[in-house]
This record gives sequence, C-alpha cells and structure tokens, in this order.
Amino acid sequence: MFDSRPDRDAEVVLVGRSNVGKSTLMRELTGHTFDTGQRPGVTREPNHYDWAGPDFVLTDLPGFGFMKGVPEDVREEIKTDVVRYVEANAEKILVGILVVDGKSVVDIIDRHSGPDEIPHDVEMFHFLREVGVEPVVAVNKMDKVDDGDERLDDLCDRLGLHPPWQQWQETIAPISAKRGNIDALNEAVRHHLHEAQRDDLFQFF
Ligand SMILES: Nc1nc2c(ncn2[C@@H]2O[C@H](COP(=O)(O)OP(=O)(O)OP(=O)(O)O)[C@@H](O)[C@H]2O)c(=O)[nH]1
Ligand SMILES: [Mg+2]
Repeated sequence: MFDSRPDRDAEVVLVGRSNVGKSTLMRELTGHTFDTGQRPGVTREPNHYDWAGPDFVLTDLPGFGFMKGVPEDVREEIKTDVVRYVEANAEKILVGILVVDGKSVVDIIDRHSGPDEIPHDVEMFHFLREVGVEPVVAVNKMDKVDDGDERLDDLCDRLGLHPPWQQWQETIAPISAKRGNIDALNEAVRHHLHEAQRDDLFQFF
C-alpha cells in the first residue's frame, strides 16, 4: 500500500491504465515535470503534488493493466494498491479523474469484455462511483483521433451512459494533455468541485 500521502483534507486523483498520459496531464495541471515515457509502467509510486497554503493535494497514481516486461502478479499488485488507496481516502477525494487513451480505449474495452471479465476502465469507473468519488473520464490523446464524436459515443455506451456524449460533459472530457488542451477537463472538474461547495479549489483547474 502506498504510504506517502501528505496530510491534506481535499484531494483529486488521476487513475488509469499505464501509458495513457496521466503524468503528462499532471504536468499540465501543475506546471511541474514528472517522469513520462514511451515505456508503460513509468510511475510506480504515487506522485503527490501539494501547495504550501491550500489544503489540497493532486495525486498521480501508478498505471495498471498490461505493461510490457512487467509480470502479471506485479501488475495485479499495483492495481490492488491503487484500489486500496482510493478506498482508504475516498472521503477526501472529491474527484477521480479516470484517464483513458481516446484512440484505443473502446477497442481495449471490447477485447476484454466477456462473461467473466470486466475491462479495467469500466471496472474503475463503477468502482469510483461505488466508493462515492465523482468520476470524470479524461479522454486523452484526442489529437490522434479523427472520428472523435463517434469514439466518444461508443465510450459512453460502454460505460453505461446513453449517447450522445455531449450530454455528459461533467463526466466525459476529451483532451490532449500533450498539446495542453485540457479545458474540457477543467470544466468538468470545476462542476464537481462546485457541487461539493469547494469553489476555492477552482484555482487548480
Ligand atoms: N499524442 C499524444 N500523446 C500523449 C498525450 N499525452 C501523453 N502522451 C504520450 O503518452 C506517453 C505516456 O505518457 P505518460 O504521461 O508517461 O503516461 P502515464 O499514464 O503516466 O503512464 P504510467 O506512468 O506508465 O502509468 C508519452 O509518450 C506521452 O508523451 C496526448 O495528449 N497526445
Ligand atoms: Mg505516469
């Protein structure tokens, strides 16, 4: 279990499969550089980022799912640690940003859907809701996607949200972290912070 969490009462976390761009998004949100890379599994321990004054921490959690060169049991362990971290801190976590790769997410979900298999992304989306953390899906790498609306509608469908995706702008946020296009995510996160009466945290999004 990760034990590096700073003692803060409000938190927003980034979760998602490996290599989807969580640390790149973290850099975009904080202006601080974190290790990112071509190779999946770069982040093995949470990156916490907090500020001197405000009682708030933003956390980039390690990626789970398939990672080339990482054994299955280690991957499972990372995912268990991520789930435990979210569970343990659920009361403080205002928003869970589930980062996905817009180009491949639907194909990966479909490939892993079966009678005894729930795809990681779908599972994580429902898990966040179950523990009372508002999920926002940051659909990243949209710069690589041509048929954006169609992809986003398909993703909604897989998550149990009725398309069209435009109805779900508090939950589905198409972005390109690498290009610095993250307005849709900031809007979605602000919506939930406002609902939680935490407009004071708008300064971070
Ligand atoms: N085209 C494109 N590439 C991106 C975008 N965001 C991130 N990437 C690239 O995706 C790769 C993985 O990015 P990371 O930020 O390290 O991903 P991560 O989710 O933190 O990965 P782990 O730490 O392994 O879980 C890097 O090569 C990034 O440059 C984006 O918006 N568009
Ligand atoms: Mg990372």
